[in-house]
Amino acid sequence: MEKKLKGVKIIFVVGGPGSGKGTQCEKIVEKYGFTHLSSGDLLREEVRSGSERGKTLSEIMEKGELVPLDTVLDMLKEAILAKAETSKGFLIDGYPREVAQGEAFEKKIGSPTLLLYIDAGSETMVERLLKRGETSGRVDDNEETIKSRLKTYYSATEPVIKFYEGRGIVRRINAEGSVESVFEEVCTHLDALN
Ligand SMILES: Nc1ncnc2c1ncn2[C@@H]1O[C@H](COP(=O)(O)OP(=O)(O)O)[C@@H](O)[C@H]1O
Ligand SMILES: Nc1ncnc2c1ncn2[C@H]1C[C@H](O)[C@@H](COP(=O)(O)OP(=O)(O)O)O1
Ligand SMILES: [Mg+2]
Repeated sequence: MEKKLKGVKIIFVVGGPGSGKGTQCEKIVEKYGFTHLSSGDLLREEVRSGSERGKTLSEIMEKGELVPLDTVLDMLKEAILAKAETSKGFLIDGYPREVAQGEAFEKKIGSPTLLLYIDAGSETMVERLLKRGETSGRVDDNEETIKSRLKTYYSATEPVIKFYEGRGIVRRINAEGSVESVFEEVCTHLDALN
């Protein structure tokens, strides 16, 4: 795996629910041509397939909790392998959501080049998620699940940022502004990569 990914950038995109990870990733793909892999999207695909495993995953997501580490890692690994030889870089959106996921990823896949920390306050995130919930059809975009997702974020995911800060790869983005202004900040960090 490490050989296959030589010279390929791995960018973790971490932030709370509704902070704008997916939105920024779409814009990054457009401008930089990276491959976007969202752990949430991969899980929702499995749910849509109607498999038994999908049903179990959906129940966990509806509670705002994290699905088992191995499930997400296997899905990501498969998706990365499929594009390893043609991709310039991978945006790993929504992963790691706990320190153990970061450690497992590095052991089985490789080390991140950069971590984009998409940082918005909880009020902003709740507001955006409730608005998204009007049309998203997602089982987790409702008031009760949002509360639980925020709790999960602050307890399990925020420590991930601390974990990588020591390595000097964390770039904090103020995600309170408009999509365009947030993207400008993202670009300064991505431009500095080359
Ligand atoms: N900078 C922003 N300002 C206002 N709304 C935003 C911004 N970024 C994202 N949104 C909206 O907030 C919601 C959550 O964004 P999304 O990219 O899905 O976040 P995440 O993937 O982090 O949950 C979406 O409805 C999106 O259109
Ligand atoms: N890396 C991961 N580990 C465990 N569970 C994950 C996961 N990524 C996603 N999930 C599960 C739990 C999340 O509450 C749910 C939705 O994830 P998501 O689509 O990344 O949310 P969002 O983009 O709104 O932050 O899926
Ligand atoms: Mg998302």
